[in-house]
Amino acid sequence: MATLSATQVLPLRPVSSVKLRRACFPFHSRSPNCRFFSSISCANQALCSIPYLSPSQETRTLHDICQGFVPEHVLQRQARIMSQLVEEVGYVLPTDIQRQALPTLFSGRDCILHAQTGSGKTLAYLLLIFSVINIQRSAVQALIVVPTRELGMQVTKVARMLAAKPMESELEQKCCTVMALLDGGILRRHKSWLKAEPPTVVVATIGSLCQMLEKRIFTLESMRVLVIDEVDFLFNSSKQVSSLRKLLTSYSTISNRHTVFVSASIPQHRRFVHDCIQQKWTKSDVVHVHVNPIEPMPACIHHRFVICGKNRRQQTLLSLLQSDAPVSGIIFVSEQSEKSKKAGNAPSTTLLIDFLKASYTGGSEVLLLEEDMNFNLRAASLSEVRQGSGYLLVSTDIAARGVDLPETTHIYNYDLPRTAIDYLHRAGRTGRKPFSDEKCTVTNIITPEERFVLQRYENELMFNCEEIII
Ligand SMILES: Nc1ncnc2c1ncn2[C@@H]1O[C@H](COP(=O)(O)OP(=O)(O)OP(=O)(O)O)[C@@H](O)[C@H]1O
Repeated sequence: MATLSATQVLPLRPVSSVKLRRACFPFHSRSPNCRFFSSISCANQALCSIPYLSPSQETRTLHDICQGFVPEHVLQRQARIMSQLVEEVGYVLPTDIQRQALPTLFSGRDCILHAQTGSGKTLAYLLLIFSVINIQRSAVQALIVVPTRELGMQVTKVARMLAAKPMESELEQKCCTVMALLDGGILRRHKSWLKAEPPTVVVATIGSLCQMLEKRIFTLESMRVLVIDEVDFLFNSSKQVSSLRKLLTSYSTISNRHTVFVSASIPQHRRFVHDCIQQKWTKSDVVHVHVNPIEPMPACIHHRFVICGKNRRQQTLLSLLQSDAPVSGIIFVSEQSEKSKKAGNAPSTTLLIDFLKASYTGGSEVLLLEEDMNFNLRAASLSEVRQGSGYLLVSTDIAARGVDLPETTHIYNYDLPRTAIDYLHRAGRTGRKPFSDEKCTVTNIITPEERFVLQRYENELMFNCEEIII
């Protein structure tokens, strides 16, 4: 496949120094006129430009962009999946990241996909995978690494929907197989299956994957696409970073694979691009596709805060729930500290669930999701959430990354997140319908002392939080 330069991917306009500064330092300046600008940076040319999109590019469908790259039956299936979300049957519009990134991905360049939460990054990299794999070959050809079992199950489900057997007339054709190798659920039959008939696509958490690779249950010799989802989280995780580095440099090499890094947050992204090249995690012509750099969070989210004393938080939350009456919402609570565990205290999640079950009379079912639950209970909670007609999910940050519950309209930060990046991902569990104008809210319950922390997040992420009095 021909290699295109970033300037060929999209026609570019010269950038003024102000725009250049905004695109490079997205957290420091803001102009409402720049909402829809994106940047494509080509690392080795130190290029950072604002693409000009002609009207004809704006109206291209996903089918138009993918035709000739992705098999027709996958495109039809994708159209049918998406048509459940957008009413139009058959032709679906791409989201900004899909429109910007797919031509670059199909050109064969390594890519860093950097776009808001809920912007459709998953479909972008899955379409790349389906454009590259050869289903006649029995080998692992694509690997998607995710940080949690929950996200892994979600990605596997979408990949399987796209990969499902082609139309009846083509039933005799082999179909693409997708295997999930996720912490907490690898069975003996997974190992035999991997040895006997390797799947085409593997979705894995890094711990389980490296165990399999170390035991030589399978190899990555035939891998053509490597996707690292939530890449900043994985590089930041002391438990996962050394395995990730090993995967990138020892278990496979950049020349044989197409590498794609994905996240809604890549702090110091220019430094990260530099590291990718220096450390040989990607080829030197890696492209950074950064959509909407000056607005890191979806515009449909309304941010609010309410100040109360620490011992009034449960009552405050209850009053908020009674006045908002959310059909589907997530309440984020901090993980219990080791010190509190040792002291034998009950976790805040349990205390809050008990309180809500006793006092909240809204129609939605109250469910719990946290690290300390066993994997089956975690899966059961999420599947109840997905099947039910409304939910109130009390969760730790385990649900903050990647989890896609598009019906969620309300987020409550019962405890303030530890960093601005955590705020961005928690808030991003709402506003996940790319073409919808539905207003969603994030409400922070804070103490007077925490007001300045929230103010810092507002500055870093460039949003305004409105005070409400209840
Ligand atoms: N072209 C499209 N048209 C309509 N809906 C879409 C389109 N692409 C993706 N979606 C839907 O948008 C939602 C969010 O997509 P996805 O989970 O890929 O977001 P993301 O960018 O990976 O977010 P995060 O950074 O939070 O992981 C999903 O419900 C998905 O089905």
